[in-house]
Amino acid sequence: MLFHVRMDVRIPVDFDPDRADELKRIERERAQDLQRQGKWRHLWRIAGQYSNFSVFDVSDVQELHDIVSTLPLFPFMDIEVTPLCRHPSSIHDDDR
Ligand SMILES: O=C(O)C[C@H]1C=CC(=O)O1
Repeated sequence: MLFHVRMDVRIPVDFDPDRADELKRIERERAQDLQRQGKWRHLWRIAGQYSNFSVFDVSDVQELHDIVSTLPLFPFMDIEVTPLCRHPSSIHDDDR
């Protein structure tokens, strides 16, 4: 199943900067590992914001929840999930 996910990262201004950098480093490793596994299919920065648009390819909504809720930056994210299904006019065979 494909899910469009918007993540808005909101780290408090008084949060320890070294700890924030460490969380971002671990988050990057996790995000890249999930991309290599094919589960995090797209990752786009929203221009001008500390936010991303992502597409996840997972077996069900429980797997999506398990992934996003264990991301290191999850405590600092607002997350919006939109389920996707195949568009009848799509020419891409992997849109499912
Ligand atoms: O930077 C972000 O958008 C938040 C998060 C998502 C992937 C990653 O490396 O960090």
